[in-house]
Amino acid sequence: MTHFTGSVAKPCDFVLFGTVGDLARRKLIPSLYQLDKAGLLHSGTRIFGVARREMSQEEYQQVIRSSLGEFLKEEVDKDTLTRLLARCTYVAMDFTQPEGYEQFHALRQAQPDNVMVNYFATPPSIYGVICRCLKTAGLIEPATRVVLEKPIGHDLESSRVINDQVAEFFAENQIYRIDHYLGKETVQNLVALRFANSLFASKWDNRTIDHVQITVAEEVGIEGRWDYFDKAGQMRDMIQNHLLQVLSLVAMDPPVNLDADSIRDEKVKVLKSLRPIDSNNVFETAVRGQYSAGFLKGSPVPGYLEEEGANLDSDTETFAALRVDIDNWRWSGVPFYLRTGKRMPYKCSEIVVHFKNPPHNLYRGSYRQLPPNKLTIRLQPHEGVEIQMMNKVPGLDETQRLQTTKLDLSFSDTFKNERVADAYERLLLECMLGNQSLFVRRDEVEQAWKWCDSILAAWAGSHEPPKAYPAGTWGPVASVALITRDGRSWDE
Ligand SMILES: NC(=O)C1=CN([C@@H]2O[C@H](COP(=O)(O)OP(=O)(O)OC[C@H]3O[C@@H](n4cnc5c(N)ncnc54)[C@H](OP(=O)(O)O)[C@@H]3O)[C@@H](O)[C@H]2O)C=CC1
Ligand SMILES: O=C1O[C@H](COP(=O)(O)O)[C@@H](O)[C@H](O)[C@H]1O
Repeated sequence: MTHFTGSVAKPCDFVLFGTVGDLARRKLIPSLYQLDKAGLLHSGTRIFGVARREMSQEEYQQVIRSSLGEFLKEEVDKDTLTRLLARCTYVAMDFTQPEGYEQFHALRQAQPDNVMVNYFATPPSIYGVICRCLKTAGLIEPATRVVLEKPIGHDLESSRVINDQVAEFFAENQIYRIDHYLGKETVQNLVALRFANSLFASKWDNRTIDHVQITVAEEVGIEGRWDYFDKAGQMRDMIQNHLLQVLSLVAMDPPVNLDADSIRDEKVKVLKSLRPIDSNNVFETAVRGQYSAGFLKGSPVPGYLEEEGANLDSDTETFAALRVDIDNWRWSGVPFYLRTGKRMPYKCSEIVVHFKNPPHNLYRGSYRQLPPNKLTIRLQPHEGVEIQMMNKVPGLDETQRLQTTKLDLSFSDTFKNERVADAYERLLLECMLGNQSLFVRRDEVEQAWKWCDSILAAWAGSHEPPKAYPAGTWGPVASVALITRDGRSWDE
């Protein structure tokens, strides 16, 4: 067993709805394995894998083995696997039919005090019916939890419908809405970086910061997910959730403590302060793009409209860049530039905080303008924190020569003996522990939809198709214009 320093949750009955689906096989089963390996699952915790198809227990065990074989990034430890398999039971049922849920009464009788954590790795359209069936079967107690995968709806109205359906049976403190970016180590470190270092705490506003850039570049295309992605687009798939969550953590005021609601209260205030983008300002503040055929790392890749299952008329965006203004005291006059896209040159998620120049330039003989200090928070890959600063080059020269240098804190070098857990490991552990701080509250989801809906409506109303960019590039030229118009440029 590897060492652990975390808390072990009380015994749970973890019910994995959609246990043979892509998400379960790719992420959830490997994460449960890692938690078991780290000794973070209580010996009394049981896992019930649920899906529609008929399967024997042996066949289900084979699903678990093959998921680990395919998606675990290390060799499978035999003892952990034996322990994990012993916890797992497969239950076949149609989630939409109440009868199937009766099976849980007998299953739960053996350990009736286990907290039931229901993870919905299913289409969101059936979240409501699953909740209703759980209720009808008498399976909801005050401690019972539900974990909802994204996307919660495709706009404000549909997200309200889903949230209402779930709220009919579960109180907000029983609902855990996943945004896997919140489970990433580096995203959690943002809070530590900001609030455990006075160096940054006192410099985090419009007096010192010029602007902030948040880039989430993906190398992947849509990976056979045309049906899902074409209805979503990059705005719904990435900005409405991951990028706005990251932005909220960068921009929020200090929470009174680290409790779930204290943090979420501050995040939602940021979302409420976002200046609306609508038909009046969409052309200056938002650019959408769609990849055409191009090259990635030297190999040809198809365009979005040539992907498997593509509809040739699609004007779904695979890239979006936005200038976001936060209309509050702290951030007035500090734009946040967001950009995210599929089929960009390489995978890279980072936040770059650009500081203002000193009020007076003593080095104007050499520098008409001093290069700015920059704080780069590398979310993935090569996780770490970097500060760009000016230094004097050693030497006896008559005029002082300066050079931009970097203080680079690489997590892999600094925390050599620590394994970086996958985001889902952290999130599964937290929902078993009953800690909601890394989950998204209803008002956050809805506020984010409200803001995104306005942009989507403005794009739809403009009747302008997304701008093409060749796969393997940083997006359409218009996204460069978006920032150069303000006298700034994207960090490459
Ligand atoms: N895949 C991913 O990487 C990500 C997925 N998500 C979200 O996670 C959720 C699941 O996605 P994904 O795993 O890709 O989906 P899949 O379609 O691959 O899997 C869905 C699962 O749900 C089961 N299922 C669906 N309807 C029923 C039903 N009526 N009764 C019983 N079982 C049912 C299926 O079982 P069976 O095959 O037996 O019918 C299957 O196990 C979605 O909300 C998605 O948006 C979010 C982020 C990433
Ligand atoms: O939720 C999603 O996230 C992934 C990107 O996640 P990452 O952890 O690899 O950065 C994205 O590819 C997918 O389209 C989206 O649904």
